[in-house]
Amino acid sequence: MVSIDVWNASVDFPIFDAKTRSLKKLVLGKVGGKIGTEGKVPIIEALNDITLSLKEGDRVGLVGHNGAGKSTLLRLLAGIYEPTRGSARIDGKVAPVFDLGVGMDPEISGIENIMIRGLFLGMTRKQMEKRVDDIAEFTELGDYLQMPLRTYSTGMRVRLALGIVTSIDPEILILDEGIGAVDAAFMEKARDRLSDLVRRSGLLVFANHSDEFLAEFCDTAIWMDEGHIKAQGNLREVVTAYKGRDPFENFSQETLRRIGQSPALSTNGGDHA
Ligand SMILES: Nc1ncnc2c1ncn2[C@@H]1O[C@H](COP(=O)(O)OP(=O)(O)OP(=O)(O)O)[C@@H](O)[C@H]1O
Repeated sequence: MVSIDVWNASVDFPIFDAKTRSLKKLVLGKVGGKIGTEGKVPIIEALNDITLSLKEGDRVGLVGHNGAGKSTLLRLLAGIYEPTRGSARIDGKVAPVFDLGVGMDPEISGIENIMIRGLFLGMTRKQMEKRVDDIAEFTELGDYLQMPLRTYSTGMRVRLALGIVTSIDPEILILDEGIGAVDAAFMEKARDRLSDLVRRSGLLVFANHSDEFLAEFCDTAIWMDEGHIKAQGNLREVVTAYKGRDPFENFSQETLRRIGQSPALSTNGGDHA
């Protein structure tokens, strides 16, 4: 069974090259983590006392302002960061997709990159060999797939990366913003593949600002604020609290039904933490 449990976890980043004196003078802005300056080395408290429990079938959207701790939380949930305090337990193989370009080698061909990136995302060589044709067709890159990646345009790289990422069978899928930042026309083509990917995933955590993406792929949400979980629960209620308005208000009845949201937002509150 796939699951992630986090108990009272904090993640600090010590900033060894910062000047404590000037940091002490710093007036904190609206965005960013908390900067502690008590010790000799200033520390950014990116996550503070996080406790959460995710299980198979969960589809969690992660929202919050810049610097609220979303990416740090995703890295903690992926096992990339160890908590500075507290603990985390991850049961299942994690496919972390933080940046579509990560794990790609510019010197090898598109086809070779398909294999390497697939292995990096937890697939076996055999599994990837079976999917190469399908990925190649989706990317529409044709003979370019035999050429080194460095000869590709940015858009071509994105096509390849998206083709690979959407071909895997993840137990735990951790998606950061980047996936939505592709050309709209191509995204339309990738949408079905992305939906299938999410359906195949045991557990999804997805940081995104797009209401459409959140609505399509998630049913619950976590709102991060200054390294804390400010709210957690029903997607629509948490996103409404975060944005100060109901972002799904103007979605058609049909869309709302499809994504499992009721046409009118209930006002009796969710299970906010
Ligand atoms: N490697 C790092 N070293 C130092 N500070 C960091 C590091 N990574 C993140 N931080 C700090 O931790 C806090 C949380 O950052 P994080 O990237 O998790 O936020 P975020 O919610 O993903 O932001 P955004 O929406 O802007 O991507 C910020 O104050 C940031 O400056």
